[in-house]
Amino acid sequence: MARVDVKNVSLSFGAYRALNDVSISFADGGFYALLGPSGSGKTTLLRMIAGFEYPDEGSILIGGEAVESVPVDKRRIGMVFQNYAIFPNMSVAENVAFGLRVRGEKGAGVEKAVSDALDLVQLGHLAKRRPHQLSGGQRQRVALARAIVTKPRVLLLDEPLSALDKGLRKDMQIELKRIQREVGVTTIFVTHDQDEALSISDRIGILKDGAIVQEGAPEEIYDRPRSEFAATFLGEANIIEGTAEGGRLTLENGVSIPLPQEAARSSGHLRCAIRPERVHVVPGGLASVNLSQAGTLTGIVRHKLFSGSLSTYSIDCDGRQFQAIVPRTGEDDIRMGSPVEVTWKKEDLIILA
Ligand SMILES: Nc1ncnc2c1ncn2[C@@H]1O[C@H](COP(=O)(O)OP(=O)(O)OP(=O)(O)O)[C@@H](O)[C@H]1O
Repeated sequence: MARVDVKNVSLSFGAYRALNDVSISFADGGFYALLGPSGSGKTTLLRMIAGFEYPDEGSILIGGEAVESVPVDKRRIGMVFQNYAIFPNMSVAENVAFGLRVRGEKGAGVEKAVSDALDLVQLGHLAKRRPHQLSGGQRQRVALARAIVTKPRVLLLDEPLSALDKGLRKDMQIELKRIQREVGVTTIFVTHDQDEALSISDRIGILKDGAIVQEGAPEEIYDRPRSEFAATFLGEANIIEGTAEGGRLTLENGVSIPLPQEAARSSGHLRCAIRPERVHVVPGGLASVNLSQAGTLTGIVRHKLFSGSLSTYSIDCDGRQFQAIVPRTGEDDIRMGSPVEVTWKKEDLIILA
């Protein structure tokens, strides 16, 4: 196991800058998700850590040592990709043993390592099967067992679950997390699925246009996104903007709302976000809120999206669509086309860069 440090790394393909001065550290034993839209550079960063790409500038350190001159097969890295590439003509056990045999290992040691790895992914009973006799989830477990049997220092996973259907994918997320905990290997997981990143990882790095825009624990990024991009890429957000002065924000329509303590001294133009689940909807506009402690806008209910235990309302506040998530128990008096007030605690306003 080892930590990985990416230091000021840039890489261009021709005139296209795929990675732009990326710095991020992956702590020893941590489970990291790299999240970002298509083309943001996630796979390129992973391939660079693996040794398939070389930085034009900057360096990669594994276990504190620069690895520029270390080839792929000497970096002691395990990899699992979306198309898992397990060998169809070999049994499950032979597939898992492959990496050890390539290294010239033989005998009882190999058998023991293979059987331990298969037990870990709960496939011990299918050791003799061929890949075509396995489900997608089982094949993905074989790929995982094959990656960890060599006791890598770092495990790189590139969208390993994206070929699985939704139910199986959820099960495998839980499995993957369990396996990672048991093995304790530093793991870097590439995904473009926000929910997957939130539920699976200890920390998330968000990439946009080849740069890390924010890095932190899932709760930290969700509760304190620093930019509109991070706020809207990881979850839903209502964005409002206005002019700050004296601890309040005046919106374009003249409405004034209180700023949270951290922004009490801000002045000038500010952009802010509010999570829809932090917004309360008060039918009829009869909110008895303390206007120095809560933000309030008036609006008309336009749409409702019912999703079982919750409904998402879209409320038109002077032409601005505000989203509010309301639990089933609190929505009896919210009617389509009727006036409402939307309110939130001032601390729930997130200040964006
Ligand atoms: N070998 C290459 N030659 C030229 N351009 C490349 C090469 N590899 C990647 N790119 C470009 O670099 C950018 C980043 O690609 P990358 O695969 O890292 O993105 P990604 O975030 O993993 O996207 P996705 O989620 O679609 O897999 C893309 O615009 C891609 O077209």
